Amino acid sequence: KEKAEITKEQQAFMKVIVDSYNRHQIPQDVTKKLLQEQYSAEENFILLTEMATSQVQVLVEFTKNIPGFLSLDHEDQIALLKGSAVEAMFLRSAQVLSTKMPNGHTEVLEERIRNSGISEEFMTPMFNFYKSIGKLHMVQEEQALLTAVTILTPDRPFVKDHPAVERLQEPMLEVLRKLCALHHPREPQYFARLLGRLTELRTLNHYHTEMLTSWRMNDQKFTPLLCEIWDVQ
Ligand SMILES: O=C(c1ccccc1)c1ccc(-c2nc3ccccc3n2[C@H](C(=O)NC2CCCCC2)C2CCCCC2)cc1
Repeated sequence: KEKAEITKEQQAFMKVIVDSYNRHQIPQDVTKKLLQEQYSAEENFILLTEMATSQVQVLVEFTKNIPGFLSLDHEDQIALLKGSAVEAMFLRSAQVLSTKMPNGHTEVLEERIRNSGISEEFMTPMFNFYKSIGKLHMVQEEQALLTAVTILTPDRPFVKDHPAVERLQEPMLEVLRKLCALHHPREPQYFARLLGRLTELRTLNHYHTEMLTSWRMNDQKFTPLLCEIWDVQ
């Protein structure tokens, strides 16, 4: 019985993460902008770099509020942020697309993304991921914890103290497991499916650098922060 119950301290722990996640909710202005009109490849690329840059700043603030993160080795903190930034961006994008919108808006948004300048070959894996996230109908707490679990992945490149990261990720996974049981009682495999999405997310990470250079236009300008975090230029 006690296995399933979320304890008082787990509630408090979760509240810190969910509040931080919601406080740093990316303004849905990218959706509003995209629904307004179809922009050119150049304008879309600029929109992406602006949104991605602000999302990285938001991600850093969110990460700093994860209990215990700031007590990790400083270089490991950077390695975890660097290693998870692209995944967090795709996860957030998937959540934006799976947000309930008035009739027909999601289809228009999808259309705008399909015609944004992203080369065809990346469209399929990207939308497959978006669809698989959408089908999960995650509640906000699950989204926040899944993002925190993604950031606290011990086996990122250049992380030195794996066990220290595992010790932070474990309680996160435990709360997430209980949340899944609570919100999806008729789907015992829901938690496992949720974690399976993180594997799919890694494949997008793997494509990402070539994705960027393939955006149908000649000179790609990135912000200094994106050059740092996306390993481009
Ligand atoms: O890195 C990407 C890539 C992929 C393939 C080739 C080159 C780059 C790559 C990465 C995200 C999305 C992407 N998927 C989206 C799903 C729903 C809504 C918008 C989405 N976007 C972009 C976006 O602004 N994302 C924000 C969302 C908030 C958090 C920061 C990021 C826009 C940018 C304007 C044009 C159309 C899509 C689209 C693309």
